[in-house]
Order: sequence, then C-alpha cells, then structure tokens
Amino acid sequence: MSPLDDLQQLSPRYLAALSQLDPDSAFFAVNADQQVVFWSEGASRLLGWDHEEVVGKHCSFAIRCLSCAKGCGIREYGKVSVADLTHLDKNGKPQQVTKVAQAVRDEAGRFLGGLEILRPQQQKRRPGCTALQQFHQILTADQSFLDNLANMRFAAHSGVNMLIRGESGTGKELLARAIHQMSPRAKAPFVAINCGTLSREFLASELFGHKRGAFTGAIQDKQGLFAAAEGGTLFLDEVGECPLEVQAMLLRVLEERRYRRLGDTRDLPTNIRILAATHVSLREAVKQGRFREDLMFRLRVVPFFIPPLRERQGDIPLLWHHFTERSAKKFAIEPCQTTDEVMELLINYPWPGNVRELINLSEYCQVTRPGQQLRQADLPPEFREGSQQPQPKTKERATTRGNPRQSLTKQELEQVLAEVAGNTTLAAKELGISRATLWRKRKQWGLV
Ligand SMILES: Nc1ncnc2c1ncn2[C@@H]1O[C@H](COP(=O)(O)OP(=O)(O)OP(=O)(O)O)[C@@H](O)[C@H]1O
Repeated sequence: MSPLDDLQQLSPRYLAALSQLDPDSAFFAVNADQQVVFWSEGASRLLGWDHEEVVGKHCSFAIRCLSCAKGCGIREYGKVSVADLTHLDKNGKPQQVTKVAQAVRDEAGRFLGGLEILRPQQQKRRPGCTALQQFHQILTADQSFLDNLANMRFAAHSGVNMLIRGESGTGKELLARAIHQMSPRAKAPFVAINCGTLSREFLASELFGHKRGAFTGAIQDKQGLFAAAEGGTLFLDEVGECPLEVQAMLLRVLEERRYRRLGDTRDLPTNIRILAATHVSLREAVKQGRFREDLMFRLRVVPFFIPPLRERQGDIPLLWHHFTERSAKKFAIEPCQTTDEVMELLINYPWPGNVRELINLSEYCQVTRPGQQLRQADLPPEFREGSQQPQPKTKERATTRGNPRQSLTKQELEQVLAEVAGNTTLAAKELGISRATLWRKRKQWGLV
C-alpha cells in the first residue's frame, strides 16, 4: 500500500483538526511500514522538518530519539507514554518532550499504523542544563553527566583550578573551554597546550618563554603561554605527561603567582587560571613517582570526570545525528539516513576514540553514502557483527545466561522479553547479546 493510500485511510482532515487542539505539540501518523503519512504544523515548528521533507519517509528520518533507536514499541504494546524524552530537531538541537503514541489496528488486530504526539517540555527543563547544551556546545542526553555539568557551574565560575579526567576524544578540551566561558575570565584568552608532545626544554620554553641565548637555538627573546594567557585560562592537556622539572616550575607558579622566563633573572607576576586534563590517573602517576603529589593537589581542587562514550550510550544517537547533519552541511550534500539496525551497531560499538571517532565516522559515511540509506556493509569492518571488540567490563555482561549466541532459543527470548516488559536494552543485557543481535533474532522469530 502506498503512503498516499494510508494517508486516506487515516483521515487527514480529522488529524489536521485534532492537531490544532494543541498547536505547540508535534502530531504525526505513520503507516504499517512506519512511513510518515501525516505531519502537523506543530511538528514542523517543534522539529524543524517541513511536511514535504518528511511524508513518505521512514519515521526515523525525522524522529530522532533514544527510544526510537531502542525500538519504537508502539507496534508491540499498542500504546506508549514516556515523559522526559530527548528528541533532536532538524538542526540536531535537543528538545525535551513528553511522548504519547497509539497504534491503529484493523478488526483482525493487524497493525495499520500509529499516531504520536510529542509535547514540548520547556517549562520542565533544568535551566542550567539547557544553557550548557546550547551555549557551550556540549551535547548530551545522559542525565548524570548533565547533572555533574550543572553542579560544577559554581566551581567553573569561582576560578578554582580544575582537573578534568577522561579518555582521549571525550571532550576534555571542549569542557575546559566551557569552564572558561562560564568564568569571569571569559573575555580574556583561553590558551591550550599538550604537555605530552614536547621535550622538557621546549615545554618549559613554550610555557614560560625565554631570553635570547637561554639555550642553543634561542636566538631571540620569546614570550611564553603564561604571558599569552594573562588574565585568562591556561589549559594543560595531558598534564600527567609533564616532565618532573616542569612540574616543579608549575608548582612554583601556582604557589607564588610568579614565573621566570628561561635564562632570565627576574620574576614576572601572573594572573591566570589553570585547568588541566589527563587520561591517566594522577594518583597512580604519583604512586609511580612520575607526578608530584603537591602539584596534583594544587591542580585538582575540583576534579571532573567525563565518562567514555560507551558508558553514555544514550549520547550516541544524539551525537550521531548532530554530526551527520553538520557534515552534510559542510559538504553541501543531503544527510545519509541511518536505519535502526545500523544505529544498534553504533550504540553497541565500544568507541575507543570516543566522540572524535564518532565525528570522523559520520564524515566518512556522509562522503561515501551522501543522501543514501546507510547499511551495515557501509560501515568499516570494526562495526560488523562478530568483529566488535568485547565491550569494556560492564556489570551487565557478567550476568548473562551462558553462551547465548549458540544456544538462544525462541522460547527463551520470549520469556526474557516478557520478564523485562519488552525492553530491548534490558533483554539484551540479560541475555548477554548486543541489541543488534537481539533485534535480528526478534525479526527472525517474528517477535516484533
Ligand atoms: N559532548 C559533546 N558534544 C559535542 N561535541 C563533543 C562532545 N564531546 C566531544 N566533542 C567533540 O569531539 C572532539 C574531541 O573533543 P576534545 O578535543 O575536547 O577531546 P579531548 O578529550 O580533549 O581529546 P584529547 O585528550 O585526545 O585531546 C571535538 O571536536 C569536540 O568538539
């Protein structure tokens, strides 16, 4: 049946009239293939997509939410009601909504389609979190990450030294820039340096500057980053890699608020805030004698941990759609479309390179499949089933029922789905399989 036939069946005039009862909300209807057959004006306003762009397309094209990536639920349960859901609009901006959805069935109980309403929740949003997402470019749907970000606003404003810990690509520098922006130093410079990539002498010279003749090759006086960042923030990335001699120099600056250029005889005053980041534990580095304990305490007045992307699975669809749209704009092409199946693979991938790796992959997909539907085969080999690295040690994987890939039966899957009320994530965790596998098994055995 074509989308137009479905449109007739679902009485568009009634739907249009119904949607006018709540013009701020997004009303839409899908057919049995989950293609959009009705799209209200409120939906266009809330989610940014015009009627013509959406009708006839699979609903995942415009309805970008975490629950959709986990499986829609409307077909199975007939009725869905979820509060506090994060949806991305056309520009990748998160929208907090309440969702209600109702399946439409024929006399024989066959699924004909569904109706869904997304009500905006502006009034319920935490003002701090919204501002963080929009103003500081940190996108996340992870509530505990958001809470931590909101809780550190005062520390950010207060000017204390902060230490950010997280794996490579998790957004440490992005967060450091956000902290700088939230501080009274926002109008002064933000200067970043990676302490892990320079030799001791170069690093000291970069940081503090030098006088002509201070060392071989110092042919003229040079100002360092302390001078460049005066009044602002100096971000010391990979501070754990800093040589011990430079650590001693940094400690002196932090204690005395004065520094000396290499080869100089006089001290210069400094007024900067130091933010530092590390991917290793500084406590461990202290234990191993590679890092000064006194400097660690000075730097980590307020510590902040950014969880790796694999522990913020809810952020994967959000960031994916955001960066896919962004690279589509960058290359002036239509964004590629991500099926539920591919999204499951993305969600279950361990992302060793974190957000940076996700951005690179989204650009790769954009340029290799512009405007087209992304298939599993289009992803690099590490995303294909079976070649995925085991996911890093989550508690759930220890609670599986043996070796499910070989032994899972339809009956067992049915039983687990019943136990967890159809929740795909919980069922996958319980069975110790990826959600992609679970989804495939459900399709194979007609359990969708
Ligand atoms: N939550 C997020 N929302 C939007 N963009 C993000 C987010 N986290 C990271 N990014 C983007 O990912 C890229 C990598 O982030 P960033 O350079 O801040 O990571 P990092 O932890 O400092 O990495 P490294 O330790 O390797 O220097 C940047 O383009 C950044 O803007």
